[in-house]
Amino acid sequence: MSTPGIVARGVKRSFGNVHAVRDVTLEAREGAVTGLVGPNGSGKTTLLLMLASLLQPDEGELRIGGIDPIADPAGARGVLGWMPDALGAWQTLSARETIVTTGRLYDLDKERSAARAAELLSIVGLEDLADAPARVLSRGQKQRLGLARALVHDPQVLLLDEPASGLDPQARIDLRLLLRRLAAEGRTILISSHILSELEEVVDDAVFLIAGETVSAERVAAAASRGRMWRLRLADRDATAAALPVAQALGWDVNHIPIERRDLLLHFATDTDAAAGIAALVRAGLPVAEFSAATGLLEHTFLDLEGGAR
Ligand SMILES: Nc1ncnc2c1ncn2[C@@H]1O[C@H](COP(=O)(O)OP(=O)(O)OP(=O)(O)O)[C@@H](O)[C@H]1O
Repeated sequence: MSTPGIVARGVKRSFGNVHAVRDVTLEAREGAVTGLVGPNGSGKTTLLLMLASLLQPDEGELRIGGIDPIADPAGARGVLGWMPDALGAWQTLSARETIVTTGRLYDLDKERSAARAAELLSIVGLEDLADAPARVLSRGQKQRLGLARALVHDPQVLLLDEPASGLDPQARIDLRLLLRRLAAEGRTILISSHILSELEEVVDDAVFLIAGETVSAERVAAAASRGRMWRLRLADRDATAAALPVAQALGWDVNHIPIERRDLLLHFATDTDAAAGIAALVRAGLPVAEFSAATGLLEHTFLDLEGGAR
């Protein structure tokens, strides 16, 4: 277990008879963003708290940048940045003071803390509110402050619990770019989110957590490769008029092609079948204006796994 990045093996944690984390084994690589995906109550926050050295596991082994957060919580906190899902802000401190104080808690000297606060306020776009008390910040602004706080000591490993929640579209794009940059610099990032379309665009790898257990790579691969819906729109007619010629070109029963608003929904068993399908439509002379997977791969895999777990 000397691998850098994040490692968990056979981790369990219960609260009385609630088995929040039943059996978690995962690795998150250095230089990559790993998504932690799971339904409400599946144990994501409990797992992140253990990784952040803030909660003891009942069983199992953890490593953060090679450090055991159970045996050496102070060492682990030195290398990790933790952003909780809701910022427990110091209400009367300003955003700047919050970052400076956090920096001081991480043993940065006064000048370094002040310089880091200025830099981070700019990175997260809070310069205009730098000297306002944290209690006046909106939810999204508090999220940004939480991110700045997590980054103050320039950690090698980042644990982010729902960082995009409450952020407006521009702030989400900024967050995505920032995470990609931090990963490109060699950091390890583990991020939980419910917004799968957001995760889809930022993660390199994904870990699925269902009912407190990580799902095996084989099950994930099987779920990912299961057939899915594709959205089709023709350039020259609406979905109702498109249904029959599309069914004919594919050799399908028109009654088995659902219509959703402007689009036809086509079910293909594999990506190869989908590719053959679009080739058949084009060969039939149909003007295909849009052909895209109706759900992203993460969302599709998640829904399939969750459906299987019920
Ligand atoms: N301190 C606690 N005491 C008792 N039960 C807890 C405690 N913390 C978490 N739980 C329970 O453990 C389970 C997992 O909770 P956790 O917050 O880890 O899930 P989550 O995946 O983060 O959920 P969400 O997506 O809704 O944030 C839930 O059933 C929750 O009620």
